[in-house]
Amino acid sequence: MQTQTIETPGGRFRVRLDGPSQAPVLVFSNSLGTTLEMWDAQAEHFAQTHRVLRYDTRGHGGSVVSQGPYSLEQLGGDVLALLDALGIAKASFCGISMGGLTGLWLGVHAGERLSHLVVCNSAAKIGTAEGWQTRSALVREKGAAAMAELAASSPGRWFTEPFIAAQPARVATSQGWIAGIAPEGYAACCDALAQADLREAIATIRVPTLLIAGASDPVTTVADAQAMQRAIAGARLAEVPASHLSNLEAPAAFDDALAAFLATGA
Ligand SMILES: O=C(O)CC1=CCC(=O)O1
Repeated sequence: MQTQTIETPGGRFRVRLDGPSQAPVLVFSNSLGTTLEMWDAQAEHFAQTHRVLRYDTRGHGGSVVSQGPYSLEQLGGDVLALLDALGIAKASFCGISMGGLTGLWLGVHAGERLSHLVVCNSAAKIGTAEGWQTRSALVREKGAAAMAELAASSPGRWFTEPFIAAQPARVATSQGWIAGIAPEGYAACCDALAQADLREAIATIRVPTLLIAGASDPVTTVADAQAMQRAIAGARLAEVPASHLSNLEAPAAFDDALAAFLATGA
C-alpha cells in the first residue's frame, strides 16, 4: 500500500499503513527534518507482526504546514486525532527524537491509548530554548537557504563518522528529506521543542516504556535516557551502537530491542 492522506480537524496528514489489518497497531513518529520514509526498514520488519502506521509530523513531508509556532500538545494531539480518524482505540507508539518527545507527551496525557511506549534517541527536554529559538529564527529569515545549510550539516548531528564514510547513499537520502521540508514547518517544530519540558511530568507515565539510546548520540545522550529511566516507573533501557538516528544507523540492534519489548505483554 502507498501513502494516503487522512483529514483530521487539525489538518491533513500523510500516512502509510502496512501489515495485516487485524494485527495490533504500531505507530512510528519521525524526528525533526525527516519524513515517514525514515521508518522504511522498521515498517518492513514489523509489518510481519503488526499493523504499522507511519505519518509525517505536522510541518513535515506531505502533512499540513500550518503557521507556527507549534506546541508539543499540538503534536501529541495530532497523533490522537489520527488514531480517532482511523478508528484505532489503542496502539503501541515508537517515536524518535522529536517523535520520542511526542510519545512522552502521549504517555503523560493519553496513556490509556497506548499499550507500549518506545522513546528513542530523545529526552524529556531536548537542547535549550535559546538554541531552538535561534534555529527557528534563522530558518524563518533565510528560508530554503537555511534548509540547505541544515541538510549539509545534518550528517554530523545524525550519524557517526564511520557510518557517514561507509554509507554515503543512505546519508544522502536522509539529507534529501530535510532539504525538502517546508521552512515554516521546520521552524514551527523548533518552536515546539523550545517550549517542551516534560522532566517533571514523565514521572506520571504508567505505560510500559522502553528507552532506546544511541551509544554515540551527541544530541540526546545515554545520560538523558538514564534520567528518563529513573523518572518512569519500570522503564527499560536499551543502548544501540549508533548516533542520533539509531534506527537508520543500527537497524538490526534497533529492531531486536523493539521486537523484544513489543513481545512483552502489556
Ligand atoms: O537537530 C537535529 O537535527 C537533531 C534533532 C533534534 C530533535 C530532533 O527531532 O532531531
